[in-house]
Amino acid sequence: MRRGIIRPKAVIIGMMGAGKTRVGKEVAHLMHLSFADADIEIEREVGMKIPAYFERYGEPAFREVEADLIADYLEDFDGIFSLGGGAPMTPSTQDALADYIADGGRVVYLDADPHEAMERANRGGGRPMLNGDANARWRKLYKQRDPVFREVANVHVRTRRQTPQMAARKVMDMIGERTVHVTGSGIEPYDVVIGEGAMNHLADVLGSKVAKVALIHTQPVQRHSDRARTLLRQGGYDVIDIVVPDAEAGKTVDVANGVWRRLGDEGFTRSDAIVGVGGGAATDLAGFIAATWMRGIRYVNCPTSLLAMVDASTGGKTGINTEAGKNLVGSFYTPAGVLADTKTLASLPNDIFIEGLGEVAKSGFIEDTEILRILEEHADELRAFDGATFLGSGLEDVVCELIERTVTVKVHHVSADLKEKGKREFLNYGHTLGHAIEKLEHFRWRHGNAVAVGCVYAAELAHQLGYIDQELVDYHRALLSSLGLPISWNGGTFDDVLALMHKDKKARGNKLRFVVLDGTPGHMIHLEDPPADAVREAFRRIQH
Ligand SMILES: NC(=O)c1ccc[n+]([C@@H]2O[C@H](COP(=O)([O-])OP(=O)(O)OC[C@H]3O[C@@H](n4cnc5c(N)ncnc54)[C@H](O)[C@@H]3O)[C@@H](O)[C@H]2O)c1
Ligand SMILES: Nc1ncnc2c1ncn2[C@@H]1O[C@H](COP(=O)(O)OP(=O)(O)O)[C@@H](O)[C@H]1O
Ligand SMILES: O=C(O)C1=C[C@@H](OP(=O)(O)O)[C@@H](O)[C@H](O)C1
Repeated sequence: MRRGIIRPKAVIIGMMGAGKTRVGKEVAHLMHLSFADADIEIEREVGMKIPAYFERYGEPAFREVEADLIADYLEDFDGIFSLGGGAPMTPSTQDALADYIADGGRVVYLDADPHEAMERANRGGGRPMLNGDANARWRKLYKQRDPVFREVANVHVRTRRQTPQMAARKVMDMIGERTVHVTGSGIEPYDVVIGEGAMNHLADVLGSKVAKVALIHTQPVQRHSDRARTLLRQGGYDVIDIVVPDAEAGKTVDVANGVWRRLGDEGFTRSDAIVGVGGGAATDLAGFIAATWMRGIRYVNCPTSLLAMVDASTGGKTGINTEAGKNLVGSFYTPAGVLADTKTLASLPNDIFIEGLGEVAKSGFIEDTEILRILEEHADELRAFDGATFLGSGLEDVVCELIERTVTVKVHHVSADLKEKGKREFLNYGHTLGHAIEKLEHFRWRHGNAVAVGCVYAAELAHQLGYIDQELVDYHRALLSSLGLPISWNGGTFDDVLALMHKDKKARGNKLRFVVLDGTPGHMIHLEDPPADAVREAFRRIQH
């Protein structure tokens, strides 16, 4: 927010009868904020009712008064601010709203069902723009205004058969969201939306050209895929339900084959889409199916685990496992959108939340040290994560901040290097040993836990070679263990580990390659072919 300016929490626009006033008041009540209705404030300023003002001075004069008042409120009001139906059609108001959005503001297009809005708009009369055949006028204005509202708003809330309270809660969820925009070479731009109710964006992201949607999900997230299915059907899509085996069991060619067969039976074409709901394994599979069906169809990820939200669902790595190992078959294929709906975390088990913190901490080490500070400050609450009490708690804001920051770190690397030729390899901090541990533990160890030990190993290796001091190595152990993450491992021999590290995708020929810190967190380097004794000694130091 620009200094010295007080901005509204949200501005509501929409057609007459959409509920801008009624729902706006409800949102303000729910959020303990003040409410202002531009029309009411204008009548107060000009000392007469709007129909009378229209009658006496005409619409152009009214729009001028309206634009001036809106410009003032956009810089000196901190509550929920509802505009009159025609206000966003005025160019100067469009400019003021764009400035407000650029300053972090939320312009909400309350897009009510036209029949419902028309019926409400006709209640009580007093709308000069509807003189004559009210419904015909309403439809004509809707045709003119809907495209402009979609352009002007940055939050699009559809309401249909919803009470003011239901509509208000949906608005509240969507104005509290965080969005990370993903773009870069080889990437069709998309957004990662983070917050309660992010799934509400499904229809927006899929668009109107999609007819059929294959909903790929796993049994443990049934309650969340049920919500996705309802939203898809409300959006008018024909939903094909595909339940796949949970976790790694779902990332196999046999499962993929079964899904391909189903898509064929259902007559899926390139204009149809995939929606993946679940942890990282489910979103990896869903992305792989989308990447391969007819050489690529649209897909949206709805991650439901912390690790999937902060890592797996974004960046375009899709894939399945083979006998030879994890993620060895796949494609770089980016989604049309990622909807990280934090409501889904309400059912996430504590141990699976904690393993996701492994990738969050990694992102703090490689780039964003504010992540490390937040983790330190909230370690006890994070370690005690309980989905049952998570939503609406103070921890939810902390977790949303961590998700946004961690996704941002990943996006910085993916945007610059989609196919992992250089910078993106820094996201693999801790993974060289981490993947070896997962393999030797027959994938009984969770990914984030293995990565945590791998980060300690990478720090020890960097210290052996003089890149970082002991204090930073100790900091790795202290932070990761405070989050409930493992910092040592004793499940295999050095020779077993060495053989697997030589198979890591960062290895080149017979030479090992690592990514390590150089000096302080946020400064990464590639470490090519380190001395064998340092590789061995660092391993010794992570064994408990
Ligand atoms: N594509 C990438 O860039 C990328 C990055 C990191 C990890 N991954 C992949 O992601 C996978 C790890 O992801 P993960 O840690 O989410 O594991 P996962 O998908 O196996 O999910 C872990 C468990 O938690 C359950 N679960 C997930 N969300 C839940 C919820 N909201 N409520 C209740 N249960 C829930 C799942 O059903 C599963 O049983 C691995 O296969 C890894 O290779 C991919
Ligand atoms: N979701 C809703 N459900 C039922 N009635 C509604 C809803 N939203 C608004 N209304 C009613 O419809 C009428 C018009 O609502 P209002 O908020 O004035 O619309 P707008 O400000 O968008 O023109 C009012 O009587 C209001 O109480
Ligand atoms: O998108 C990426 O670049 C990453 C993919 C995964 O690693 P792998 O590619 O080694 O599976 C993930 O664990 C890592 O955090 C970052």
